[in-house]
Amino acid sequence: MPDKRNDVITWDEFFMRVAVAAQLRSKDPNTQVGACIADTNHRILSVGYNGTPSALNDDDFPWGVSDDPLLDKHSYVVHAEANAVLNYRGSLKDLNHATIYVTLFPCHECAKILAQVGIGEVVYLSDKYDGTESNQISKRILDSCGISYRGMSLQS
Ligand SMILES: Nc1nc(=O)n([C@H]2C[C@H](O)[C@@H](COP(=O)(O)O)O2)cc1CO
Ligand SMILES: [Zn+2]
Repeated sequence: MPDKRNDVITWDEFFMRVAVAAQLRSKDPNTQVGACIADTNHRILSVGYNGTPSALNDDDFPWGVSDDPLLDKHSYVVHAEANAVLNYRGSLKDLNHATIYVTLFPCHECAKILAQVGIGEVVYLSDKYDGTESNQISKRILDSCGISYRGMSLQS
């Protein structure tokens, strides 16, 4: 009888790799973000990445930034975390206490959404906007709502 494999990837690695796979679908030329929501039984509930609403033709909208909100991509993109919540086909109460794995720390708008659906933990790869206004507000929201967050890195 062969010995079983013991050097398998952890659940954290597994779900974060799913988030990394999701971000490969993003059309954003500057920042691609992926998110994967997993429940406390290690089941994947939903996945999302940053992109325009699916009914909208993303060739007809800007992918650059501009002082004019009409010409700025941020006006049209749904964030990865929001898409992961919106893509979930089950009952929203299942998201209670779930963990979201996200390749970039959530902004304050997504923090509100995650809090409102009862997400219990945020695990992130990058926090490249650490210290910005949105990032500070996000951390304040997560802290006040008792949502824990921690960074992780992937092995190779
Ligand atoms: N946590 C996040 N999830 C996201 O899906 N996004 C999206 C919105 C934009 O499409 C892109 C950020 O573009 P930029 O400002 O770095 O050029 O990433 C941004 C953040 C940052 O908080
Ligand atoms: Zn966001």
